[in-house]
Amino acid sequence: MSLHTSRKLKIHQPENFQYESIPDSHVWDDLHDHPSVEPIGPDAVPVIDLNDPKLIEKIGKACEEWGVFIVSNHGIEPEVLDRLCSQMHRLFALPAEVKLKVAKTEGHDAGYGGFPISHFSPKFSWSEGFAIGSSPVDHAQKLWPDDYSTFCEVIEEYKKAINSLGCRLIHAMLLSLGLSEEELCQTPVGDSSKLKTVMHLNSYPACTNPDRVLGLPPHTDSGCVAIVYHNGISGLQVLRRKDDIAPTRWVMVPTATIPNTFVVNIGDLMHVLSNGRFHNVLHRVTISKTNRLSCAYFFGPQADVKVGPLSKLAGLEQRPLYKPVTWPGLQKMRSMLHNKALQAIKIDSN
Ligand SMILES: C=C1C[C@]23C[C@@]1(O)CC[C@H]2[C@@]12CCC[C@@](C)(C(=O)O1)[C@H]2[C@@H]3C(=O)O
Ligand SMILES: O=C(O)CCC(=O)C(=O)O
Ligand SMILES: [Fe+2]
Repeated sequence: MSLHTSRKLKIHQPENFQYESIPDSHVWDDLHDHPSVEPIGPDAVPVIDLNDPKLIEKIGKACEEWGVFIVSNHGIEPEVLDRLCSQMHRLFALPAEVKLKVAKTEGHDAGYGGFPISHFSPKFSWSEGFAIGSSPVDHAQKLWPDDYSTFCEVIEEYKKAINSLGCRLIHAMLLSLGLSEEELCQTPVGDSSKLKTVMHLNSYPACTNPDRVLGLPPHTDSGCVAIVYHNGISGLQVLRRKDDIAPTRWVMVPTATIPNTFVVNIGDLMHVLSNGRFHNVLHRVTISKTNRLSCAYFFGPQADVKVGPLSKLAGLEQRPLYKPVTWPGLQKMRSMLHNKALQAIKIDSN
């Protein structure tokens, strides 16, 4: 594969990861725009125990103040996660030419390669991705013609578990906004049978010079909620804006020290739905000297459903801040306007 082709697809050739010195194409100049800090004291990322009697209140506070939290006591069996992790190892360990058999093609979300945000990046990310849409079967058959069923079974098992966790979390978030059980079913994401989900597997290879590269550039997720499984290696950072405590800083999400947890991110559509109350967190992934694997599971409304501020939140006292938009509509706007997309659907205050 020529470098030109790989640049066009924004696929990061795995052999690059073997380099002793990092190619200029992967060196980021603005990595230290803000200091990176540890998650302690007022910068401690909230940890939410799903069995907490004050769950609703705590989830609401975390979504408003942080837009990210760690969820513990989620009820998903560790074996399910171990099986997912070993299939991710198996996938990313395949030779480049095999993975390229399932490379993403124009207009299709699923497959191996880069991700939409990489088209805005001046540099390559130190990562590989694999997106799974409604079914992994077609791609798995191409990757492992003689044994594709194990991969598919593990993915389906994980999807079932994570879908149910996602529904519990979205439910709690909507209740925290003051909706009744009946009202939340009427929202674009309150009915679990009407959600669209996408699973994105990420591999961040170890790097000899991790301070010069980035696994994923700063971004917000476009959907409502993303639940991130990780293999216990740190790397994810969230931006905290200047406040009374400190200047703007990147806070490391403590994935290494709190085992058996998921990270939950609030995305753009949840920010819109909550009429700006929930914070769509800006985050990035840094690299270390250890391989990191993660699986981000994105929840949003079905493609044709428009999301606007909940009428209960955008009433007489608080005007609606955004015009309604569909998930693909917002993704299209992001592909043109990058991080100015939400600005484009903002309702003018004049
Ligand atoms: C549903 C999706 C969310 C995502 C685009 C995608 O179709 C699959 C990849 C996802 C991802 C992962 C890395 C960051 C991100 C912004 C990107 O470019 O690709 C997200 C996308 C998103 O949130 O829109
Ligand atoms: O790898 C991670 O921890 C986060 C991944 C992420 O932000 C994404 O896939 O959108
Ligand atoms: Fe993300």
